[in-house]
Amino acid sequence: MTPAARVSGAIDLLAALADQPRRPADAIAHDFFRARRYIGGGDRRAVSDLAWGAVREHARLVWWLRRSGVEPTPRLMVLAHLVLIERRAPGAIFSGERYAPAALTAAETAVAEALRGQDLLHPAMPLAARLNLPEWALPGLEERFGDALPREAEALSGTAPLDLRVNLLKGTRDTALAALAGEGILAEPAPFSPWGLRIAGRQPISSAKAYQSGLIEVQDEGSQLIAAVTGAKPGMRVADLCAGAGGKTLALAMTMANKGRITACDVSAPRLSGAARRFARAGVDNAETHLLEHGDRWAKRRAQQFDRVLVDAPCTGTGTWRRNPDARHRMGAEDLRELAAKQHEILAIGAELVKPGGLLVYATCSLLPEEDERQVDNFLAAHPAFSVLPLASAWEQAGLPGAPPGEGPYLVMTPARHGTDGFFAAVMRRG
Ligand SMILES: C[S@@+](CC[C@H](N)C(=O)[O-])C[C@H]1O[C@@H](n2cnc3c(N)ncnc32)[C@H](O)[C@@H]1O
Repeated sequence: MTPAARVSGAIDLLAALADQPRRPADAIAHDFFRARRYIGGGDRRAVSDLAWGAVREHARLVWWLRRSGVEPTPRLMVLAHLVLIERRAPGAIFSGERYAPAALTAAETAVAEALRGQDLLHPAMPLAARLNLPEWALPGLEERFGDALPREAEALSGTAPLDLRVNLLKGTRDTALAALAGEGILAEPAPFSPWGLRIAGRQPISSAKAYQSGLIEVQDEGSQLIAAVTGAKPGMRVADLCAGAGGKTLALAMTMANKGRITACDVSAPRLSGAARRFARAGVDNAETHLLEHGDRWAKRRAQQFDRVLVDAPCTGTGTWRRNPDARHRMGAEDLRELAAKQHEILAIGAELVKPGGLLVYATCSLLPEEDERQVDNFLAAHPAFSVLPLASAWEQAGLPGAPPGEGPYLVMTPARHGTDGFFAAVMRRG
């Protein structure tokens, strides 16, 4: 593809995202490229990089376009990205020639002129756009980070490393490192997770033998630590109530050395089917799946039967913006309200399942206190049988090495402080 054709591709990809505003961008991109198999690997990366660049800088580019008197469209977003960020002259790209985007109109040329030579950050930009954050999440993130917000916002706008979890059911961290090195993939131990590896840059991990054999799983280190502090041990009865495609179930099965029983529940049948396939690849044979349906009595019939219950709740995903930059603008204040209500409900169901002396772990991949500490406060106020097991104690009781990341009562992982996605987890014990 010519450079101009790549720009055309990026405009088309952004238009596909705009047509399906509630759908995750990676799923849309997957379909987009599948329908255009003629776009080869290098071109695909170039098209994606340009489109994701515009998605990542959404708030700032929109501010600039509106200041120039136009409403953002996919074409204008790409134009603004090229001029403001890549500092390219758009005239030669928007040429109207074969495969290139249509020639700039007079109004678009005026916008490009207005943006030319400008710094991306402007003194008149409001805080949300300056920090590249959506307005709806700003109050919560200010509350979470205070003075550290600019640093964390910058980290949330960055790219994420590739984190792997070594599957101790299949080998050790050293055997995994050696297996990866044998295929030219250089990894290093992750700082906190005893089973974590980190890889900088892009690596074709899914074709690696270590991955195909189930020796490694792709999992952010923060996510690994949520499973770790759950402290699931061999022989226990464990419920993973929002198991999705089973990322944390797999890690729980590993800390249980495949002994005892885990039930992985979810309301999504396709996700649970994905989980079952992953169990097989990872050599996990102590996990079953259960699809939660409307009016399901599964939880009622198992009151107080579980040693560990993990509620990895559906959330706004503010902690995952490095990997899902589109989620900033796909979610809004109304989603936050709805999800907070749902989290409250699921947590109450999870609580019923916990045995006396057992642990309930509430986790999100959001950094908003409304989905995190405030959920825990509300829960504890309504469930006096439960109390917080502080992170340091949960860490020690789970037999994890070294000190936990942070001194507060909860596990709070952030991109700037820990190099992970943003995660929250509270461990609570039923007395
Ligand atoms: C954060 S994701 C789980 C990720 C998963 N635990 C992992 O580690 O890969 C949240 C999950 O909650 C599920 N969910 C939504 N509403 C639910 C409900 N009422 N009960 C149980 N699960 C629910 C969603 O389908 C989604 O898979």
